[in-house]
Amino acid sequence: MIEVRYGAGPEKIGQLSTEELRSTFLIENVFPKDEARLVYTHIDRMILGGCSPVTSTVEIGDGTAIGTPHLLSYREMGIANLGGPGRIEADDQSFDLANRDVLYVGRGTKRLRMQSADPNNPACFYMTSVPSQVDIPNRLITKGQSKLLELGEERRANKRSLRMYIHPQVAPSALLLMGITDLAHGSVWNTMPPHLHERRMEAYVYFDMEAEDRVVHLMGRPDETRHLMVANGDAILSPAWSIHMGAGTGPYAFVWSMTGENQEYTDVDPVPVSTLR
Ligand SMILES: O=C(O)C(=O)C[C@H](O)C(=O)CO
Ligand SMILES: [Zn+2]
Repeated sequence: MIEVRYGAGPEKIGQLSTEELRSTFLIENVFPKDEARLVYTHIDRMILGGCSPVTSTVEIGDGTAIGTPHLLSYREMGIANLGGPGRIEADDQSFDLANRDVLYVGRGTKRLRMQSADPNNPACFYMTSVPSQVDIPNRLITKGQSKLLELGEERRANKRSLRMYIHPQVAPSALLLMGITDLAHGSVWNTMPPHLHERRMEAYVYFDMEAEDRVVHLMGRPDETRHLMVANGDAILSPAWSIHMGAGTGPYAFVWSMTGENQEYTDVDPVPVSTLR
């Protein structure tokens, strides 16, 4: 089973009700217990999803829903562990992932089996996958191996640590980029200043939030913004025409994934906050 989201163009944004906006751009509860949830978006054909294997092993790999022998027959995937220690078996290879480790899974992998080391502290696997036409070996990228960027300012409440995992300078891929951003204690704003990247789409999943907190995620064209109220474990889809930024009512972190024409992280057009409407 795979859900399909068709996305919407920028001209639609002013006409969507809250529920329509949410069902188009928000994916709630990405981490079901003991089963995988996968969503296929026609925004650059990214597949994203997750699972929290608590008492049983979760297996994915069948490609029936997308018309290929296996899910990754013509795709690559990044899997971030956002929970306790876990193991991923990719065909005959086995990888142990600690919290905030990421596994790159190359095209052609037939079967992925995901499990937790301890049901009392389950792993939480977040996956994003995009089409690929090259064979790149599977590879574990630990938090320590990621490329760290310290961003923002405490006085602007947007201090944060951005870690690049699937990125040309860290671990190569065909067209997937993936990283994790952690907000500093007391900071609330992510992705400041906001930006657009005409040549790439992006997806965020917010995690490490308390149940009662929300991230007020801002999206839309800079001259016509909308907001999505986002809970722990919810993902948002950001088409190339949309800004993506947010502020939390409590601590949070997020995984960002991108695909499109290039892997140039700096190929962005910053949008001055003062111009947002
Ligand atoms: O806090 C940030 O800034 C981000 O994490 C930004 C994302 O990485 C992004 O939007 C990349 O285009
Ligand atoms: Zn971005």
